[in-house]
Amino acid sequence: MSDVLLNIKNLKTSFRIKDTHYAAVDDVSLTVKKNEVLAIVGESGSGKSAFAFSIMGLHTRAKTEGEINYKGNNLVKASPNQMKKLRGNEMGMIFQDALSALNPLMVVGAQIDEAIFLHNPKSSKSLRKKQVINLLNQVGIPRPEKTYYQYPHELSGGMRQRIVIAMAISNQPELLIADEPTTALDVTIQSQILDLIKELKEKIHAGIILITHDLGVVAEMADRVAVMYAGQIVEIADVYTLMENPRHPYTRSLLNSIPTLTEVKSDLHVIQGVVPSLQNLPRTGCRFASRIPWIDESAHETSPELHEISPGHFVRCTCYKDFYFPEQAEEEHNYVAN
Ligand SMILES: Nc1ncnc2c1ncn2[C@@H]1O[C@H](COP(=O)(O)OP(=O)(O)OP(=O)(O)O)[C@@H](O)[C@H]1O
Repeated sequence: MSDVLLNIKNLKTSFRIKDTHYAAVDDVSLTVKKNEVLAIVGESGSGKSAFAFSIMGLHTRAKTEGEINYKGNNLVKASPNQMKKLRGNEMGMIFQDALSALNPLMVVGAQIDEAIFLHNPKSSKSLRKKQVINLLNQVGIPRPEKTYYQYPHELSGGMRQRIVIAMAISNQPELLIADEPTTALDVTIQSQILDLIKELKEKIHAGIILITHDLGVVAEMADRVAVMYAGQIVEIADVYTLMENPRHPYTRSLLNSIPTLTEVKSDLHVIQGVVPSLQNLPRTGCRFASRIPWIDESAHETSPELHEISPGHFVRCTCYKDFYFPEQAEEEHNYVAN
């Protein structure tokens, strides 16, 4: 039996702005295996959440094309009802913004209870209560019996995030998408939550998509990493290869902007410019080209593709061959200064 849980092919998600559709996710193809953590990294606005929402069928006004193959079904074609059955059951999502993911008018215990009941309508109330308390314990809530009866506004941001996580894992999903799950949490709670996600992977062999800005979390958690820029995957590899031998200039710049304790750098590298807005995304050529203006145009492909440069290591656009670091970072610095 194949260990591929999710097989995404040429996924494109577009938002309509005025009369035009703009793709926030453009031609994304990747797989997620059982028992693996695939991290998705990239700057704000690169399309990570739009990608996650497409998998969960949560976009209400976007056009989604391509294939999201899950257990023999293409979820792009699934009905809202089919998606509703999968969501919260086989597929869980931890949202970035805990407050908006919770109902302000319901005590949190009842919200987790509802998530269990929705997919297990025959379960008894007393059993569900035990399950909720157990989940609250698992996510590190100190007095679960009391917290059960509290409203979201009575809890701190970190506590609310843990409630959202408890809801997402309440039915032991086979696929879990965690969109910046620990951003609002302090480091001790962060490591508890990450351990919990790891446990889910190990115990039920869940496939996990972990969206994060934190490359330290990536190094600790991920089996493979996909780097997203301007709606596209620009590099994908196993975590070791990606960290040790990044090839796309964007990945290299991202990694080079992390401070280290062992290396003294006078200046941290900053990637000049920002991810272009949806309406201003270049639709042809290498999308990163405008941020590395010292690389000659001829080094970029007209229609950049993902090239497998070693087994399992894919890089978009052949411009990586002309990118040398850090010498060119200096050139970049001079270029900007002039
Ligand atoms: N509902 C929407 N309508 C129009 N544009 C949208 C919508 N949702 C997202 N976008 C645009 O799509 C692009 C990708 O946004 P997305 O939220 O997926 O980025 P992200 O990488 O998840 O960023 P962050 O790390 O800040 O969450 C951005 O340009 C954003 O403005």
